[in-house]
Amino acid sequence: MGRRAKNKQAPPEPLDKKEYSSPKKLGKRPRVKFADDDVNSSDGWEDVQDEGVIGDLDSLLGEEDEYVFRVLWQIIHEHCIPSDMLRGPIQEFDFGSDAEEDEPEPAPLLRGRKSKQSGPAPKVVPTGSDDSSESDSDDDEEDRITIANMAARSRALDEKAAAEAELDIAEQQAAAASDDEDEDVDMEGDEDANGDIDAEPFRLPTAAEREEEKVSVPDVHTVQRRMRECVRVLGKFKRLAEKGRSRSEYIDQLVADIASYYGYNEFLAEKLFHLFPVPEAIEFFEANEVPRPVTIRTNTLRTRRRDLAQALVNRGVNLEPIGKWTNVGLQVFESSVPIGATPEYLAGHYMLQAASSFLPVIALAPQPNERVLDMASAPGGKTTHIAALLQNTGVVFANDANKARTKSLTANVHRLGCKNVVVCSYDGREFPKVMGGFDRVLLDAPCSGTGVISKDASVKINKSERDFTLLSHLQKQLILCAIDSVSPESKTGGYVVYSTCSVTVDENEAVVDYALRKRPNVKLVETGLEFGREGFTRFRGKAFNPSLSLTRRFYPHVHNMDGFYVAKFRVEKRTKAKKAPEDGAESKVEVVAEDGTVVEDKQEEEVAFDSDEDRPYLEEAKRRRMKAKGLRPPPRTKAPAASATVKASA
Ligand SMILES: C[S@@+](CC[C@H](N)C(=O)[O-])C[C@H]1O[C@@H](n2cnc3c(N)ncnc32)[C@H](O)[C@@H]1O
Repeated sequence: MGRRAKNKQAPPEPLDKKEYSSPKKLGKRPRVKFADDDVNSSDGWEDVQDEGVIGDLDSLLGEEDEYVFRVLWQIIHEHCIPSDMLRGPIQEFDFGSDAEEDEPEPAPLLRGRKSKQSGPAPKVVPTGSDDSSESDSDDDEEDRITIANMAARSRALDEKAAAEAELDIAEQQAAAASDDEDEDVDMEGDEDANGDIDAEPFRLPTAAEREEEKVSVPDVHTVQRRMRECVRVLGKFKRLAEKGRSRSEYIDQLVADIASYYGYNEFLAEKLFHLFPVPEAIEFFEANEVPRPVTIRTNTLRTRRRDLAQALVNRGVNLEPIGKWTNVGLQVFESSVPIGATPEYLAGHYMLQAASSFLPVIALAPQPNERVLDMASAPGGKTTHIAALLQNTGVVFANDANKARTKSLTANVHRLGCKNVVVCSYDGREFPKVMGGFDRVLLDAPCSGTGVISKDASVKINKSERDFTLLSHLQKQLILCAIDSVSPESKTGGYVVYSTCSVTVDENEAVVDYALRKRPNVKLVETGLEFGREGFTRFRGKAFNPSLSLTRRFYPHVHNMDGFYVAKFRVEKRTKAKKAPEDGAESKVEVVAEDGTVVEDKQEEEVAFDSDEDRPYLEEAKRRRMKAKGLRPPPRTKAPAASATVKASA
């Protein structure tokens, strides 16, 4: 156990490769240096061919610095949901941001990142103001990266990375061939040369022992060892399991230990655990303990990436382009100035933005002169990106239900010089009544934030089953409204992108699958993102539309990004033919999708939601809302209400 995510915003692997890295590669960070005179060369920045990885930044960071960085980073980055949001009226929900900034907040003085593993002895990357540069000067000459030599060095490093990746694959294959299913488990001396356990044999605690442990404080080493052992046994169950003990007993113990070791409630630990094969689940939980790389997005309305990079390098910031998949992203490794308060920041030359947040906008691919709706937009990381891609043409309606949050949205819109943005504050479920006919709609939905646990550890303990039910319900309502707000007749568009910074299936595939069932005039299309895991088409007994494989999942331990999900829909025309009602029969509307599929839709033009299963929760929420307003709520109903359909605008 004990892996870390690479902190280099790694170039993603193609889909057909195994997508999580081997343990020994985790935790590496590149060291980047720019000499001021070198930066004057403009080569290599606008269309980055490849990204230089120089040295190992791990070795450069002191523990204290890493801690300071982590704390500061958490201060400037909120995630999607404050803990109490599910308990208030829907319109008053404050889901927070998904790792984008609000106002220029206390800015981080970037020095390093926290890491649970010890690395090589710390070195210091010289910056303009850093005296320690002298001692390294000889090496520096050799290692010095200039804009001019960057392309060649990057190529060499790419080749090295490719060779390492091949080695990893070979190692994995060798491990598989030798039937060593436990390659991911570091036994740390528990095994002898034959691979047999030479320490005391592992025994799963009995039910009574587990109960006993619940009231005492479990010893961390015992828990650690037990996790390793459970993973090992689950990998070779027939051979290693104790007689009479079932697989689910080992899983229960492992989940309980994960919960106590990493500090999750058991419900969430179990929910997240089941997303992955057993050893990979540990990697996921481990990656949530490590901060993601600090990244910024160049605002192309104000500057070019190479000019921004040069300006920041001149201020003592060590950075490099993020990856081939974006030509606006920069990863910041170290800075002697607060990165959220530089003159360039204040002048709107960049947005402090998690790399994962670029993805939905890349998938949306807005075209100049289009009308775009950003349905849940505060604090505006994606809105301002959309505005930039539109090159300040067309119009972006930046909506957010939380009025207070539209202040930071407006501030960002102004700071970044977006002139094509209209800020508004409606409940997203009021669209398309408020306005429709958009060329594209982005629904970056309010979510549980299970993808951004490294930024907000409170998610580990404050999410319950009920929260996921309510969120999924809201997301399903919003997605139908997003779809209905798009004009299928758009000449250039006709797309909806749905995204969350959560990794749970309830908030992602289940929502998208629901939309496909409820709106036969939409279909999933390629996101255009060149990496990311395929969305689930089956999950724990549930089967989703096979086209869900077109959606994309992003994980901290695989992509060294926040956990994220992106789906892209194409909206087609709906043709309606009213059936003549038979005597006394209800009037029905036939919806005919372009491919000729006929579907009955009783709900006609209303955006409606089939909420049988959620009815008790909704009723409770309504009761609480009334109580909060000083009104007496109606008595609780026992039997299901006659009409369980909740109108979206209700
Ligand atoms: C994930 S955050 C959006 C982050 C934003 N897209 C960005 O890139 O900066 C989700 C947002 O949804 C908003 N929200 C919550 N419920 C909503 C609703 N019913 N309608 C519209 N917005 C809602 C929250 O206030 C929150 O700002």
